[in-house]
Amino acid sequence: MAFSDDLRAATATTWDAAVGHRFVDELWAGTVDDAVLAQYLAQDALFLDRFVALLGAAVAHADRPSPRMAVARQLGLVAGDEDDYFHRALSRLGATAPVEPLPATRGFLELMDDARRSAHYGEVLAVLLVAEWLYLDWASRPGPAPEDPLYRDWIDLHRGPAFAAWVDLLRREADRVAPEPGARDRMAAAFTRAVELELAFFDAAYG
Ligand SMILES: Cc1ncc(CO)c(N)n1
Repeated sequence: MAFSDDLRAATATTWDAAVGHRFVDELWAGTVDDAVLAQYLAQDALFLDRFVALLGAAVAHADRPSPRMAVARQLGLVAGDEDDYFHRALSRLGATAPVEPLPATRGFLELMDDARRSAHYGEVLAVLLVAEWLYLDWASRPGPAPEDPLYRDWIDLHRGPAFAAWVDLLRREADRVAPEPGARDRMAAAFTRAVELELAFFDAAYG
């Protein structure tokens, strides 16, 4: 089994609890309470800022030109289409005021700051991989998405062939660099922490 498969298998209980979370069920049903969705998206806007910085670290520390360009391309989408979604969604929900990070968000910001400052490509990849793969997983449920763009666009940002190819690239990169000396342990620790934080992040939307 590839290193990424091992990590996912080792975190399966928490991973599955996140992917099967009440928030995801309600997202697919188009029935998330507006206050819950506003809380989630306002916190995720804080997440997104540091996520862009983390993608920048992957651009800076990639050890080969081809993955560097692929990450840079994705960074452009996050800073473009995804950021646009946040502006639309938060203004529709009337949630444009600045917010303080909740504990799960703070945990994520710290994890991303640590990975970025480590300047260790493998550790950066491990956090990116969880954030994107776990989102691909919940967003790839079969069945129709709600028609309301508030829901549909958020789902569409995390599914489809292009997003799946991006996750695949992160997996291949993580598997490629894991055998480097000392990489496995720090990648496993970052991956495991990120999965825990994904679950806590969904919980936190319900206050
Ligand atoms: C908390 C969280 N994890 C992952 C993603 C997708 O990268 C996101 N937008 N927010």
